[in-house]
Amino acid sequence: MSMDTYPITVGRVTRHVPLVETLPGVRIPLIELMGDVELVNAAAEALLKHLPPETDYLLTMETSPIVLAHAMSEMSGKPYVVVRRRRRPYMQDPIIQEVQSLTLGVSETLWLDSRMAEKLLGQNVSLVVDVVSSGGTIMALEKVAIRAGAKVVARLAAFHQGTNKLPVTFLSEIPILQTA
Ligand SMILES: O=P(O)(O)OC[C@H]1O[C@H](OP(=O)(O)OP(=O)(O)O)[C@H](O)[C@@H]1O
Ligand SMILES: Nc1ncnc2[nH]cnc12
Repeated sequence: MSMDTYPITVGRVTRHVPLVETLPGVRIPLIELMGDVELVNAAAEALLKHLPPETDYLLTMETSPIVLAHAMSEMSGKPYVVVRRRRRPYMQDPIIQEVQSLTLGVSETLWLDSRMAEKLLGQNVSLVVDVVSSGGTIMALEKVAIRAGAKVVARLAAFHQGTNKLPVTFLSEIPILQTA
């Protein structure tokens, strides 16, 4: 293994992903699902084994996890909704939810158009993300689901890293490496 890559494995798919510095002295394996059909399909197949059958909707957010939720939707036949990370001009009365991502050191906002939120009202929703690190993003996603009137029945992530103790079902643990 090179000093600057880290091996990740999902099912029969292994990738040597770059180690990137997100904060001074902190490096993480960079999970990039977009553009990797084989890895996305392996993760989708494995996560679907944990999908509660009572799930009505998958709920994900921009950007990277969209491809995962799309693959899971195609394989399972369950529809999915995407929470946006930017306000779009056509949104009507959106749910606006602040998210603090400690890992990347930035705060962001999630937006869900009321036309999408209406689909989730009274539905059983499984959250789908690529990585849970600080947990800030998936917690904000859960708040969006609850504010839309949904019941969250599962929190599914391909990868987990860090010390958060959130009740998330994940496929693989990845490290946060201190280099300083
Ligand atoms: O648990 P947290 O500390 O909140 O970190 C996890 C989040 O970080 C990544 O998103 P990123 O900000 O890299 O955006 P992207 O999906 O647009 O690449 C990932 O897709 C999760 O959304
Ligand atoms: N390991 C990781 N790869 C991509 N985005 C992330 N956000 C938080 N941790 C991440």
